[in-house]
Amino acid sequence: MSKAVLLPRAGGKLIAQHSKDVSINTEGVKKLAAMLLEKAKKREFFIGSWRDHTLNPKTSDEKAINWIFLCDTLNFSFWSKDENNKFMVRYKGKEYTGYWSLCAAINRAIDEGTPITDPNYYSKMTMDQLKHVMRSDSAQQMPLLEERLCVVHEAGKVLVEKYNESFVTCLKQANQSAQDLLKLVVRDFSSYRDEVDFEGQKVGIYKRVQILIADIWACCLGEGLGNFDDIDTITMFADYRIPQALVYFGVLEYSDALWEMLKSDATFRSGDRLEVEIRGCSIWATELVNQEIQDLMAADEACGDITVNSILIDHFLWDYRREHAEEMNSIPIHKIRCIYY
Ligand SMILES: Nc1nc2c(c(CN[C@H]3C=C[C@H](O)[C@@H]3O)cn2[C@@H]2O[C@H](COP(=O)(O)O)[C@@H](O)[C@H]2O)c(=O)[nH]1
Repeated sequence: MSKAVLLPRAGGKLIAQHSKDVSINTEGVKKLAAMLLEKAKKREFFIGSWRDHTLNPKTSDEKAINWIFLCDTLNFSFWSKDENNKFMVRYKGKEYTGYWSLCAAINRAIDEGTPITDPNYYSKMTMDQLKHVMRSDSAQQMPLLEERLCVVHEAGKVLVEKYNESFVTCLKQANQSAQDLLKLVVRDFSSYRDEVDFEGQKVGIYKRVQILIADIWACCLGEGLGNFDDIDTITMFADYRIPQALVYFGVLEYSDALWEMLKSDATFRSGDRLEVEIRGCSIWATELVNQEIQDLMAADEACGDITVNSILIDHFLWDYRREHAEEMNSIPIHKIRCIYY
């Protein structure tokens, strides 16, 4: 009988309680929460911010849902060994790197008439076709192309054979439950099974499946296909950028040994204790920030109809990190090659 898997929130709490090289600073949590609440009051971050991004879909239809599913199936490992030589896609006159280079490559393929979001196409895609879609406008090509071909083959095959060629079928089966959708995706799409062992306990970090659900929710403005009764149970998405922001804001603190390892540009192995502590503490720290904001809002009637949850806090921190890359990049990321984030 397989051991029960702890979901991200409970798993993040367990990891934070036993973490040795990563700690959460309560003062930092309070300060960040106060700052975010002020920004939320000025609507500097809210569910609509997602659509503000040029490359994101602007509709809430089946086309948008299948675009998001393909994008989040491939949403991992964009970092380069050499920060000055990154995979880059030039699209409509603008240069995109990192996560946005993936979106630009997908949109470029759509403009060129490639049915890239059709699971009948990507379930049988050849490596040459993938290389053409992901062709770079810099000297660096997209990392992990072999792994990317495998994950789209699997995802496409499952959608065609089990879900009527559309992720909308999965959505409808989940019946507006984010947690049921999470379980369905982790059960049927193995590349989303982002699970770690921590002190004898299996923990689902589940970064890509949670960002998939959150992107659908945000794209649909929480309505129609994106209407989930339990969306607030989704945690932040444990990638390699939010830890940078949490350290920057004094919420996460690293041991000297971990700092040394990060500064030495070492490559971590997926499942390493240090990696798990960074990811798990990021989840729990964001939950604590969210809880602090909820407590502040409960005591402040001016907060009326403001919605804040871990998803919106994550999106704000991720966008903020990008807008302040210069300052933030003084905080090293943990480098891992894997298909989970
Ligand atoms: N925690 C978290 N991780 C996120 C995202 C996104 C894209 N979402 C944005 C799109 C619309 C919304 O407004 C979101 O702002 C990508 N990633 C991860 O980041 C890493 C790449 O980073 P960089 O090198 O800077 O491109 C990589 O692991 C990728 O998987 C997020 O939102 N949260």
